[in-house]
Amino acid sequence: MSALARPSGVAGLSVQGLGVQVARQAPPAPQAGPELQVRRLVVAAAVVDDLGAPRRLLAARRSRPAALAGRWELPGGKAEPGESPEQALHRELREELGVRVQLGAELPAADPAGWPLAPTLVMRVWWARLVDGDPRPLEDHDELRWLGADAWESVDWLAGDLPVVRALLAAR
Ligand SMILES: Nc1nc2c([nH]c(=O)n2[C@H]2C[C@H](O)[C@@H](COP(=O)(O)OP(=O)(O)OP(=O)(O)O)O2)c(=O)[nH]1
Repeated sequence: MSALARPSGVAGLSVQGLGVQVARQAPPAPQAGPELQVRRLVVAAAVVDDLGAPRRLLAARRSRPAALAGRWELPGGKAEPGESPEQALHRELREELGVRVQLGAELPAADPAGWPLAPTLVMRVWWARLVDGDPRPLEDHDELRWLGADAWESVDWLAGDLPVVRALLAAR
């Protein structure tokens, strides 16, 4: 393969429409180690019946992608550029469940950046309670379930959620 046809990296960059091609003389892209990886922020809510004395926790079963379908998670999603984490969480809960919530305290993680989910994903979690609407699985989920006081660990949580759920149990 010629340098001009390289599929990725600065050396193969082709700017379609501008007739610009940067090739051959460009240095290779640096290899990003884990410490250089940008982590995308996921925000999620531990929606409970009572912020002062939580008994029931709302769990959501993912319907997509296939690799995650059938596993349970806390409702939420990725923060978009320009949104604060809290704004992103309110938007995600409105879009995914059709509800408005009052946010409580954040569940502290060992890493201030949040709970690690994957090399490129980190999650911050807030306690929340419903203030408007009945939660419905409008996007990304095919079932919602209120877990009773003794049942917070009773569903097949995504792997990254297990430490989060245990921390919620310890903190409630
Ligand atoms: N919302 C949420 N996502 C979680 C949890 N645990 C966990 O591993 N994840 C993963 C699943 C996904 O890979 C990622 C969240 O992405 P998402 O698909 O919910 O985000 P999104 O609604 O913004 O959707 P998109 O823009 O990617 O289409 O984080 C969790 O408890 N809640």
